[in-house]
Amino acid sequence: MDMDWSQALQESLSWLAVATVVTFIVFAGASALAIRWTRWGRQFWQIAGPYLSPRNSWKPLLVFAVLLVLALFAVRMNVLFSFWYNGFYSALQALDQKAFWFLLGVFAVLATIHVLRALFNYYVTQAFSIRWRIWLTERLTADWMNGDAYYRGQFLDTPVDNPDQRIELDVNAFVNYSVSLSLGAVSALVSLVAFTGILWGLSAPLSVAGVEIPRAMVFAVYIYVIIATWIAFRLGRPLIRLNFLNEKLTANFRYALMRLREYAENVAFYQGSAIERGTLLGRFSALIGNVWALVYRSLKFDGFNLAVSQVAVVFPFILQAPRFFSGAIKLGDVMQTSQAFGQVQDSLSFFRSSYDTFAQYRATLDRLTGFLDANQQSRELPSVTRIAQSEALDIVGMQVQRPDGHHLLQDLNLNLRPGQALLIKGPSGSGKTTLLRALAGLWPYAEGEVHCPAGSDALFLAQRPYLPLGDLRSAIAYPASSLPGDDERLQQALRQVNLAHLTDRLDLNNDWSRILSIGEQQRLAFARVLVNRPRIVFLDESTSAMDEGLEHALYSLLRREMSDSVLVSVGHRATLSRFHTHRLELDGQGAWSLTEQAAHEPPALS
Ligand SMILES: Nc1ncnc2c1ncn2[C@@H]1O[C@H](COP(=O)(O)OP(=O)(O)OP(=O)(O)O)[C@@H](O)[C@H]1O
Repeated sequence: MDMDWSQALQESLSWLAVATVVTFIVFAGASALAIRWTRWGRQFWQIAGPYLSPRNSWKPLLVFAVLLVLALFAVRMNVLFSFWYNGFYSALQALDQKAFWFLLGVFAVLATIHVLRALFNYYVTQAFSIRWRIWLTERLTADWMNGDAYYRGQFLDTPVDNPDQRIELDVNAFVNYSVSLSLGAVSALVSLVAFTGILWGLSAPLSVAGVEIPRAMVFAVYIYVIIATWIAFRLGRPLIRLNFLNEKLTANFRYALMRLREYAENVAFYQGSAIERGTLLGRFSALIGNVWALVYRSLKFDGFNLAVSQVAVVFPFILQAPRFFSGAIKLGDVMQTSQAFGQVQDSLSFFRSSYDTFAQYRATLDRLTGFLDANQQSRELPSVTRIAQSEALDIVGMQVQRPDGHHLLQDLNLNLRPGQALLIKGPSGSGKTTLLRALAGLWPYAEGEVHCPAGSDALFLAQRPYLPLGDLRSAIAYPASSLPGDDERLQQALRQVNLAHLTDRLDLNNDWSRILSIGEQQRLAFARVLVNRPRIVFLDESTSAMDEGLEHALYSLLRREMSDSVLVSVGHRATLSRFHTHRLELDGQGAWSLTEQAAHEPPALS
């Protein structure tokens, strides 16, 4: 088959126009059917719908349409190259110098367009993927934060595992798989049609056992590729499981390494390095065992694939040889047959090799939709009714239970005016921390009404001190963000809590929770209270790592500096009583008793 190169541009444009219209219609139809009728289609739309929907913006869809046209353009370029090969080899065979030089000129044009197309395609694909990834990461992160889902998710019947992996790895994988699978399928199908057409034109009937088979070449290719694909599929199938195991075993090994880093000090004190080394190497050898299994399986799989592609090099030549030597076709036709054969084989192989990619894609979809669903369910978990008021704390008819239904606290009613302070006491496990969780609206096994200041007017200091990543300045101001002009205030607060030695290290970026002792971290939390000046503050054993003198000094400071705020503390020490006007005793079985006492605020010692 020859090509009239002077018509190539015009023909290619009209080919592209027709292919674009057909592809858009078929693609849109297939997508709509998949979204309507398949589980993975629905999951895809749940994750990506808000981004791709024109109601959000037309831009993502338009850019994707450009990507589709670019994929068609690439197929058309391959078709043009295949005709170029035909003409070029025929010119060589005919010793036609004029045609030879003309075709080299054509090649220069084709090659330039090809390079520019490839670069442009790379850029647009990346830009599309990056924007999508940003959008999705922002959406998942916001969804995870919304309604405290990141905390309350633990109370679901089946909490999601590894949200970090879902937000980081799965988002990236989802975007890359979505783009490569959809565009890959489109180019494979269009290529298949285009090159089957070319083979059809080059094909002649073949007589097998006296029966004449028309267009035998085309059927031969399909039969060859389908059989080879089927065998490769059988051989390659175990690779899916082995690859999955590989990821899991790698993650296990990495987690053990990370954990050792996290608990380095404990392990070092226990002199536990021998046990830790055993664990690490045990996990590593499981990983290596699987790597060897992968190697042996790949030897079989790749061996077969290599053999098939070597046969595929000569197979089309063998089929066309009789016609070439009889003079029915030219060298160029033989070369084009070989090229078209390769393209058809590649296109069909796409569907085989995508089988395991698609399995991974579905697993990614499961993990992402599972994450979104879990966040939604976490938000729907019950909690106490929290009603914001500017000062004072009123608790009405509060019930708190354990997840197993055991009553920790029944029908609690309590009112605290500004300046009053409540000390919650009770045996370990009686539900003191859980009561604070319920007051904060975090605990789902609680009912009742809590009227109290909200937002930045309320501050909860949890039992375990928390310092965010970053510099000391942000750690003190947390959860407010610190402004450079705040230095004097932050330093003053540090001095007040006996941390004067930190005043010149505000800008130091360090892992502060590792450097500061627990007692120092607890003092820093007090500085945080002084800086944030909430209307109500909840302290859960916030002085447990301090000696009594320091505890006394800090409580005095708090009561003096924030005499209008409401204070709610949990603590075991009897010495705490003097800083509180009310005392709530829990017995852990539901009963409670409230006593009012005269607060006597002793003068500060320090
Ligand atoms: N997420 C949870 N799932 C199941 N049970 C929980 C959960 N959190 C707390 N509990 C249980 O609820 C009970 C109350 O725990 P809580 O931490 O409130 O006790 P506490 O009075 O603060 O104890 P301590 O004085 O030792 O700090 C305990 O029996 C605890 O095991």
